[in-house]
Amino acid sequence: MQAHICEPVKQPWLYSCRKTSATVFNRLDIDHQVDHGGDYNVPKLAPMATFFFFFLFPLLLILASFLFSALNKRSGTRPLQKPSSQIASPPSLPILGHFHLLSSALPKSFQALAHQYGPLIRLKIGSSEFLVASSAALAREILRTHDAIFANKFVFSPTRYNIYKEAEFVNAPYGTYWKFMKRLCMTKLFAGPQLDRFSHIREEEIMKLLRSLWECFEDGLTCDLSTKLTAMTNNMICRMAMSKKCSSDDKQSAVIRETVKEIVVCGSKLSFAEVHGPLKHVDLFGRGKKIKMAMLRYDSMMNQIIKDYEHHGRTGEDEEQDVMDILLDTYRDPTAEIRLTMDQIKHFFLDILIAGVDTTSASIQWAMIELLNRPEALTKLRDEIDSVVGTSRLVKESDIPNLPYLRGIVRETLRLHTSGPLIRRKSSQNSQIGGYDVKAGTNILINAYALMHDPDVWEEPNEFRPERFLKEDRAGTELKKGKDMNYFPFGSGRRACIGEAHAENVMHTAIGALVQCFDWRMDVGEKSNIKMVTGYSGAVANALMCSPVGRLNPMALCVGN
Ligand code: HEM
Repeated sequence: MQAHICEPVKQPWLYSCRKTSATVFNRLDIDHQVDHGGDYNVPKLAPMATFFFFFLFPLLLILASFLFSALNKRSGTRPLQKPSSQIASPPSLPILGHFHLLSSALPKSFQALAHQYGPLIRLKIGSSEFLVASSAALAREILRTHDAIFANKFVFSPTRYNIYKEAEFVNAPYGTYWKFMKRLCMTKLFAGPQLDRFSHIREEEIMKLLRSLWECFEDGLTCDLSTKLTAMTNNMICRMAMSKKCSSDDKQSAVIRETVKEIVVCGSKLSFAEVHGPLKHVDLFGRGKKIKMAMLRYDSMMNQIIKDYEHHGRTGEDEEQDVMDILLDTYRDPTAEIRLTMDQIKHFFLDILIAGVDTTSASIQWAMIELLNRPEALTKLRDEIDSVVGTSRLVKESDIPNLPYLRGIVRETLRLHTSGPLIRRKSSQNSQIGGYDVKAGTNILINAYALMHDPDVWEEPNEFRPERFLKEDRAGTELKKGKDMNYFPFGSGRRACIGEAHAENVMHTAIGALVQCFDWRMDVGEKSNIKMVTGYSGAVANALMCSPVGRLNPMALCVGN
């Protein structure tokens, strides 16, 4: 008697029966022997049984294997993944975890660890554990392939001092409120026609900056360009957000700035130990109390502003709507998909002020630092502006498509000195990254800084070379095709920045105008002093002190012709 020959293949539930018919036949044959007195050699089969054994059974078997393989594909059965405990992790200390391996410039520390331990590492700081991803392939998995699973953010800041509980937008869970607000931002608040309607605000604020720099020049003074640029980006957002209260005289915007700055500065002074570590539940240095006090001040200021808006009312349909008008209309609308709360509105303004003011200002500061250190790049940019725009009017937003070198400077600045170097995510369900199982609730940081400085993708990655983007600019889509996961200064996927279009408009026109109207001098000592700020942002650590030398008087130039 022939043995039953079935050998297991990869899927344990499917067996490849090489001699299926014969085996079945032999088995049935045994049954047959029982029935017919043990004749082993000549099986006698009825015509129906012949049909079943030779045609129907093999056919059913083939159909079954097709069905199995289709179900297999549908249920997304994957090859077995490695457990996350196998992800590389440097040696750690009790209580502190990996704290001792991190310097004050976190993106650089993570980059150095990735060189040593690979693109995916597991780190622990105090009680917080997170994964750091530092390759384009991993970034693509997290931000594109499984974007919906990783659309939550883990919170890397001291939320317990926030007086508006559960009202945040930037850190909001990926749910109904966040989706509603994101749609509002992308369709109404910071996009398309609304952004165009605000263009006069951007022009006026740039002109105000140029005027004050011209005064510095006439008085022969050195100026703090950092503070002036931050005042400009703050006024722009305050006026776009609350034009009826924040006018061009800057008073209300300056008060808002001071309060928000105090919240940000106190928050950034909190150490890891105070946010994630053993001091998490104790306000040892009183910084938490200061944050709360500043937030209460912000709250009463916003209450007054909202009261004034409601009292003032809208004068007519043609009246220019600002962000506050749109949000208050949504708040009052009984048919709105979501009933906004006042706390959500107040927190939204806080979010855009924190996310949009210093980031845009720091990016312009970095561009200026690079240009002041590279006179040949500054001359090349000025020649381009002079030949395209001329010397009788100021550079404006509609010139941007005709100024490829200026665009190269902006792109290169955002690559080399990104103000969002670490992208935060949290998995909402069990998933996989880089062949490892990742449980729901895992905290993830994507080191955008490392990807934008990857020597395999960017030649001389630490050098400022705007030219590297000129070829791609001409080719149009090359960057998107090849390097998209090595270049995302505004993040990527569902949680990407809402202010990209605004920030890019401001960066191009402000840098263009600063170079068009002035020559610049900076102390040699200043150059070597320039560092990244501590923590996880990529801002400039020290104020940019420099002397503007007048070239074209901005007040004598026409705007907009
Ligand atoms: C050069 C300037 C700017 C840079 C480099 C920048 C960068 C970023 C980055 C990297 C993120 C995280 C994206 C992600 O997680 O995938 C982000 C998010 C965000 N940014 Fe910006 N940003 C800038 C300006 C602005 C401005 C002007 C605004 C407001 C008008 C703004 C508002 C926001 C908001 C609200 C989010 C959170 C979006 C969400 O969670 O859905 N940003 N930004």
